[in-house]
Formats: sequence, C-alpha cells, structure tokens
Amino acid sequence: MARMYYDSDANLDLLNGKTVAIIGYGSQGHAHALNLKDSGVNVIVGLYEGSRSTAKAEAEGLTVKPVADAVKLADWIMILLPDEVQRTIYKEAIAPNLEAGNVLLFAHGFNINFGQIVPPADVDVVMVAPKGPGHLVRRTYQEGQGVPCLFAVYQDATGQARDRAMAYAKGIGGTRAGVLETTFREETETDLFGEQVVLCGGLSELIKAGFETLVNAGYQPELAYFECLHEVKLIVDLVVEGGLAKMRDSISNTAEYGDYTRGPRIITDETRAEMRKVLKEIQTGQFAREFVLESQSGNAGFTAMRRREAEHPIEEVGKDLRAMFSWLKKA
Ligand SMILES: NC(=O)C1=CN([C@@H]2O[C@H](COP(=O)(O)OP(=O)(O)OC[C@H]3O[C@@H](n4cnc5c(N)ncnc54)[C@H](O)[C@@H]3O)[C@@H](O)[C@H]2O)C=CC1
Ligand SMILES: CC(=O)[C@](C)(O)C(=O)O
Ligand SMILES: [Mg+2]
Ligand SMILES: [Mg+2]
Repeated sequence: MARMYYDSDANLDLLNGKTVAIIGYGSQGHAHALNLKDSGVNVIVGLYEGSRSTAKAEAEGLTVKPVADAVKLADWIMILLPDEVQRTIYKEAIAPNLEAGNVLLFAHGFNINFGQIVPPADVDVVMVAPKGPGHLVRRTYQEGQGVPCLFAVYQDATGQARDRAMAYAKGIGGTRAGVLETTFREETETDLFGEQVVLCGGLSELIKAGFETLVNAGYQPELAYFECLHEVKLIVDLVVEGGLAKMRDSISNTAEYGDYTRGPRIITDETRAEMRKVLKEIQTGQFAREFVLESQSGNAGFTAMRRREAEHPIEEVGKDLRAMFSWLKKA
C-alpha cells in the first residue's frame, strides 16, 4: 500500500520569507493563490497585460504583476497557465527571469513529460497536482478540508526539492486530505487517461447518450436530465464515501441487479480495447502532439467542438432547471 503524507509530514516553515508567484489565475490559479495567502504565505500573481483575471485577483487583496516581473520577484514559481500556452510563456517571460535555487512548480506534468519545457539545471522542479477541480481546491480549503494531491520531484538542484513540494502541498491544503508521491510521467499519463476516459470524456458521453436515448424515445427532457445527469452526483457521492459497495448497498435490489447485468453491456470488451488504445496514444505522445498542434494552429477544431457541445439540448434543459434550484450549491 503506497504511503500517504499528511500535515505533520510537511513543514510550512520552508515557505517563511519566501515569495510564491502563481502564474495564471484560473481554476487552479485562484485556488492556490488564495489558499497559500490564507496559509500565511507571501503570494503574488503573474498575469499578462490586460488579463481579465487581474481585477478578480486584486479584489481578493492579491498583488498582480506582469508574468516576467512576478518571476523576477519570486523564489517559488507555480505555473498554472493552460497547458497549451505554458511553453511559449515559459520561453518568453519565465525562463529569462529564473535564478539559481528557485523552485519551479507545476500542477500537471504535461509540459515537462513531453519536453515542451526544459528547465535550467540550477532550479528545483517539482509538481503538486490536486486530484480535483480548482474551485473545489478552494471551497474545501475554506471548509477546513482539502483535496488530495500528487507530488513529484523532477529535478532536485538544492537537495530540498521533495520537502519544498510537500510544504507547498500543505500551503494549498493538500496534506489535510493526504498527498501521494509519484513521478511526472505517471501523473501525466494517468491524469490524461482519467480525464479522457472516465472523469470527463467518458462520463460526458455516457450522460449525453443516456439523455438522448430517453428523449428520442419520447420521454420528457426534464426527466431525462434528472435521471442521467442530476442524479449522477448523488450516486457518485456514495461511491466516493464507501466505494461501489456503499452505493450498491444504498440503491434498490432492482437497481443493483440491473447494475450487474446491464452495466457490462454498456462498457463492453470493445470499450476496454478502446481505453487501451487511448492510453497508448497518451503514452506515445500522439495525444500531446495533436493537442499542441491544435493550439499552435489557432484552435479551430477545439473552438468548433466547444460551440457544438454548448449547443447540446441537455445544456438548455439543465440551465432552465438549475435556475429553479435555489438549493443547488454553485462552484
Ligand atoms: N482545472 C483543474 O481543475 C486542474 C488543472 N490542473 C492543471 O493546472 C494548470 C492550470 O490549469 P487551469 O487552472 O485549469 O487553467 P485555466 O484555463 O482555468 O486558467 C489559466 C489562467 O491562465 C491565464 N492565461 C490564460 N491564457 C494565458 C496566456 N495566453 N498568457 C498568460 N496567461 C494566460 C488566465 O489567468 C487563465 O485564467 C494546468 O497545467 C492544468 O493541467 C491540474 C489539476 C486540475
Ligand atoms: C480536474 C482535473 O483533475 C483534471 C480533469 O485533470 C483537469 O482539469 O485537468
Ligand atoms: Mg486531474
Ligand atoms: Mg488534467
């Protein structure tokens, strides 16, 4: 059983007197910056001139600087930019301003693992990767909890890289929940696989396919939304709390029997073969190459896919229904 590390294993004092620059203020960036600030760490935010996030960060009492200036002022630099733009901004604004002994941090190993960023030998290079969306990294921290994280050391120039990674994980609340040591390669490949096959890609298609099947068969779209989307969280909460066993203990015998007998007809041997193919595309760099080239060519396909998905009927139905749910917690 792999060892988990907690608050008592990490030393936040390693951040005493240090300045941490959070580059990017999006899903993860805002959470890391605010959590570190609330943990007593001196934080500055690095954003590009004219960024819409500047006002948001300043409204939270954070100091915002142009990326290059933030890097110059900082001892620890956490890159929380979109993966597809990190390489360019690193070359233009981060690399020229790094100093020996700095700590360069990532929340996903993509750019190091696929050689898009090659750091100098005199800085520590580590990863602290929350296993959850940024908005929940912030919300759980404010509730006195945290999101489990992975941490990894790619380069230990100072002999303190591992301790520094754990100190950062403590600063964002990760060691409250527990952190697990890994490598940049293992985090990259498993994170890409998880988000493509289970958490985002697979789940989105499953929800849409179920919704479409019911609606096309003439059932009310609102009912299909409740059955195939809204209730997913209620079921998954039980799975997260106590595994598949707890969920199966809580649902009816009818549902449990249907689970065992019809589930394998939905996720078939062909599905498993496709999962292995997707993993191979990640391991060979084929996915990374496709994603980087898509970005470099202006995201035409990505933009079109975003637009078509936003136009899916389930989004319209859901928007109207959620507007009536005063009780629904919004991130
Ligand atoms: N979204 C999530 O919950 C998770 C994200 N990660 C990783 O965290 C990193 C950041 O991802 P997100 O927070 O999702 O990104 P995001 O897309 O939510 O935010 C990125 C932020 O960077 C800034 N930005 C965007 N384009 C820029 C540009 N061209 N130049 C300068 N600044 C720019 C903006 O402030 C933007 O809000 C990535 O490496 C991602 O893989 C890791 C775990 C979970
Ligand atoms: C939220 C998270 O962990 C993801 C799905 O890996 C991501 O947003 O990249
Ligand atoms: Mg992830
Ligand atoms: Mg990810």
